[in-house]
Amino acid sequence: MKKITVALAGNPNCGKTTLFNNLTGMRHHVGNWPGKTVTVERKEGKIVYDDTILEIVDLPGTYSLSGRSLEEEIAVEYLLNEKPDVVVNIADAAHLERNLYVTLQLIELGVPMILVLNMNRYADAEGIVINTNLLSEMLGIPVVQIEAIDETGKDGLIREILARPDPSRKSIRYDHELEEHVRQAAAITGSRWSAIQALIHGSEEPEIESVRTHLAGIYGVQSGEIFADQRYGFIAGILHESVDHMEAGGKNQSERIDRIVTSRWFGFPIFLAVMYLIFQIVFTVGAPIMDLIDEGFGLLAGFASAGLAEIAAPDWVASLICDGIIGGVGSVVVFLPNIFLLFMLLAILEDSGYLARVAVIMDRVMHKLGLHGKSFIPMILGFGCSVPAIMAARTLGTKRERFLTIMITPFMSCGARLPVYLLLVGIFFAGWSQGLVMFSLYLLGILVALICGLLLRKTLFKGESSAFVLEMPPYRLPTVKGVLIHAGERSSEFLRKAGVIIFPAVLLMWLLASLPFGVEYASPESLIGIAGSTVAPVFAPLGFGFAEAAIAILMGLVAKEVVVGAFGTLYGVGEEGLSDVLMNVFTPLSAYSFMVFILLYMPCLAAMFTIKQETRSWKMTGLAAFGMCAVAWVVSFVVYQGGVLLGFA
Ligand SMILES: Nc1nc2c(ncn2[C@@H]2O[C@H](COP(=O)(O)OP(=O)(O)OP(=O)(O)O)[C@@H](O)[C@H]2O)c(=O)[nH]1
Ligand SMILES: [Mg+2]
Repeated sequence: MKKITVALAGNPNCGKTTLFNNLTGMRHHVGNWPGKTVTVERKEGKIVYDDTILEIVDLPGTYSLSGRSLEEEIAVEYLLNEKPDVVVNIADAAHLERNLYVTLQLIELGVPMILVLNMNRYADAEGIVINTNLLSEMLGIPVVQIEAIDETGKDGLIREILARPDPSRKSIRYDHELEEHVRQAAAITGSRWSAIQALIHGSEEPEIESVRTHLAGIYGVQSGEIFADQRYGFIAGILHESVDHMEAGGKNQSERIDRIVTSRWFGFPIFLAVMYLIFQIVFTVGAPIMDLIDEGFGLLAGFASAGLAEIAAPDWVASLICDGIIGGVGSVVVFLPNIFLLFMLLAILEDSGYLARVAVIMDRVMHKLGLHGKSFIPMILGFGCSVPAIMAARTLGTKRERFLTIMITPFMSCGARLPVYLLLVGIFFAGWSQGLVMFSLYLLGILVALICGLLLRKTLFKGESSAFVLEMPPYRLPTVKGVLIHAGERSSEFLRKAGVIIFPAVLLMWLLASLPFGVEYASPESLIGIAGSTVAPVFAPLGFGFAEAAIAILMGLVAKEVVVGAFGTLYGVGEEGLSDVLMNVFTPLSAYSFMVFILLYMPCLAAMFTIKQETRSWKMTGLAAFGMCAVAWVVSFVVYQGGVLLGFA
């Protein structure tokens, strides 16, 4: 069988990963903000057509290929060293001027390529009419129009890929002077591309350096700017020929929305309202479905214990199945509907483009703290799961900003902590205050993150905060399919964790609660009882100095879902029974303090592992682990003791 390697390249946020997923059937991260695909590992997928294997590589998005950012280096290195058979250059049809810049550079690189116009519907809505034949002729490469989210144009694109296009024979016409020097440099470096790179970034060849000085003298600006100007001039010429721009109503709708949504006065309140709404929905809409599942597990437990009694199973088997497994795993799975809702709402935020606005809104506050609004995108993603959120910090250009963001992102309350709140808030708070209490926890997470960020900035990560471009992608209506896939993926990940992590953790706890032989289940004499009561005094000043809470916290180090599972297993009851038991050991104040601790202490092992991977530093990882536990203790202490002083106890 033949094999064709295909690289997807283009601007950030133009739909590369969407096309990648569409072609390969894989499910990589898609969302409406630039810079999602940034990983250093390559994203590859395969598909087979007739007798050909297409090996598709999703490259990080770049605005140019000549700069020196990490993404650009990855992309250029790949194109030059691995020499893919076909480069599929995706461009946002509604923003061709900016997108064609990379196209021109790919042409200069001399790669075999196809220009793929995506988001044509948005271009249509803005009255942009593109003459693709003319565009193709002027650029010297095939041009295909697609919609990456559905099947539109897909067959045509695959046909072009299978036909193996040649590199364009056209080249950008620089003006006389520049063209002459490019040729002169190319004779030294060996290719037009490397000549231009050398002229822009400098070189060790004295001859090229003298050309650079010469050019700077003639044009009065640095050579990078000369090339950029002339390329944009060339693009303007192409667009003038091949694109008609008619006036249409849809134009600038995003700008009109932004005038309110990101305005100085309304921006922040709108953001708060959106968040509040999300948690209210997660709570109220999820509740009835949650009860239903809980009843299901109740029935299951009843069924199981009746069945086990029937076959005269030994007591320990009955205890293992009912207390351990059904109690533990069941108490977590119950929260699946809420988790699904949360992920769905976060996906809508991300896909609509609102998330990118939040960064802009928060930038004002964060700048005052010496932080950057762009950090806020990973932080909000952290409401879903810390692992991808920590990785998303790669969009921060400098190491200092990146590390800083990584350190504070785990304070964002991830989806796995939600069950703890749902359980305790459901028991200790009533009516409208439930959403408010949850909301307060999420806000507290943000607040603590900002304060810690400020402290880190003043100590470990001293220095100027760097400037980033905060880009605002146009608003888009999220597709039902996209949102469901997003939420479905993450929910099934949650379920998978219930199997892979929570199940064994729960088994272990059950075992520790049953040993040594003959002790009463989970009694103070059992192994887990001993461990719990040893640690518990540490938490006494926070209001929850009893063994079960300590055990739940310890187990939560593995994964936060286990916290609720631990209560389920230790008390050996379903969610219903759990509320009666917990009512006796917590007060509303100590429950709140407990939630604060769960919110802030060290994230799960997977997140810690990711921190280690991303920072490549044990020092940072250790600091994160220890620092977060310390912060959690202090804040919970303040909350609890403050509450006691105010008479809430
Ligand atoms: N309506 C519509 N939306 C699209 C289309 N293609 C992509 N999108 C949306 O555009 C946004 C960006 O898509 P991605 O595939 O994540 O973009 P990307 O080029 O991989 O972005 P980076 O990895 O950040 O460089 C997402 O919200 C997609 O749902 C399309 O053909 N039509
Ligand atoms: Mg991508």
